[in-house]
Amino acid sequence: MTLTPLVYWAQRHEEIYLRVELTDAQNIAVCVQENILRFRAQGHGAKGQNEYEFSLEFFLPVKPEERRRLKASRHKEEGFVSLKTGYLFVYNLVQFLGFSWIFVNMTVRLFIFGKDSLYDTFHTISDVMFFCQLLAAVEVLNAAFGFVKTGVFPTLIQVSGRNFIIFVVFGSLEEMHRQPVVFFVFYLWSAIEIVRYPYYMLGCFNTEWKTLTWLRYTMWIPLYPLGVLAEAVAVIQSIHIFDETKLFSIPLPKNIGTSISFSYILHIYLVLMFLGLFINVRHLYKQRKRRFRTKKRKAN
Ligand SMILES: CCCCCCCCCCCCC[C@@H](O)CC(=O)SCCNC(=O)CCNC(=O)[C@H](O)C(C)(C)COP(=O)(O)OP(=O)(O)OC[C@H]1O[C@@H](n2cnc3c(N)ncnc32)[C@H](O)[C@@H]1OP(=O)(O)O
Repeated sequence: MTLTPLVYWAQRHEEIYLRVELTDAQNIAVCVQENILRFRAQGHGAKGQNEYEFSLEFFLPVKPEERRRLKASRHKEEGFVSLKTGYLFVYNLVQFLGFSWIFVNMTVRLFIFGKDSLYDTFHTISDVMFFCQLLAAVEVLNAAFGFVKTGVFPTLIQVSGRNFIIFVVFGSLEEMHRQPVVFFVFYLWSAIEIVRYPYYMLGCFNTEWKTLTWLRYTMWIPLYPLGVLAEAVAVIQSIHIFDETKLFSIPLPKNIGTSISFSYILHIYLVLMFLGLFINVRHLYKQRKRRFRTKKRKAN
């Protein structure tokens, strides 16, 4: 059965503007013959990911020079789409390899060294984790420039939250390096990422693997609260170390007092964390509903 996308029409004296309601449209074929415009493309429309087409008959034939202009702008757009897809694919692949290395390494070490492996996670894993999490800042830009269909704020919360933990709480305090909590935080982060990035990689080619999709939109349900809990434990454990070492404390003029401890910031951060958890869980819940609702409609 042929599916027709929603098409919006606007008109000036000699120009017609058509807006076709499809996202991530690929293999776009538009042609104008005399007074008939034909459109065909694959993309995400009212009936989910599908092939859509329509044709429109105009009152008079379209001028030949306008037909040529239409072709040129289409080629430019297709070039941009394939560049964007290539860039996203490589980005997701690098992250997938990084997080897989982390996850496999930690699992193997857990089997070989048992409980002892919990104490040296930071020394064995942190370099790769630093790299992956720094690189993840790119995801905020991807969202901001509209390269991916996601909100900037949930991504910003996710990336800045994790980077605060890894660079400030773990990175700056040697006393934290040998804490078992590092293991739990890194393991929970990497467990979701080895599913999320391959899901995006397939998405770059408009392909999906149902089990992977289900895992991507379900695993966060236990993992996200557990991840936030592990991060909160790490913050709480670091509070007395920041107090004792006075690291990052803000010096005050002598007549007021000595300094403001960084632990005050950590207390505020703990509150922000649960606010961030609420915002992102709500976001992920909406994404899950949207994803499975579209699938159900498609199946009908
Ligand atoms: C302003 C300063 C604020 C400071 C706040 C401080 C508070 C900090 C609190 C932070 C708490 C963080 C805790 C956290 O660290 C704990 C854990 O992570 S525990 C482990 C479990 N975690 C998770 O499950 C979360 C994993 N992360 C995510 O899912 C994302 O980062 C998130 C932004 C939360 C949601 O992702 P997104 O909105 O992108 O959802 P979708 O996957 O559905 O994507 C939407 C569509 O966009 C396409 N997309 C997205 N990214 C890409 C990409 N890289 N390449 C290709 N395509 C991409 C995707 O395919 C979707 O399209 P479609 O619907 O067509 O499939």
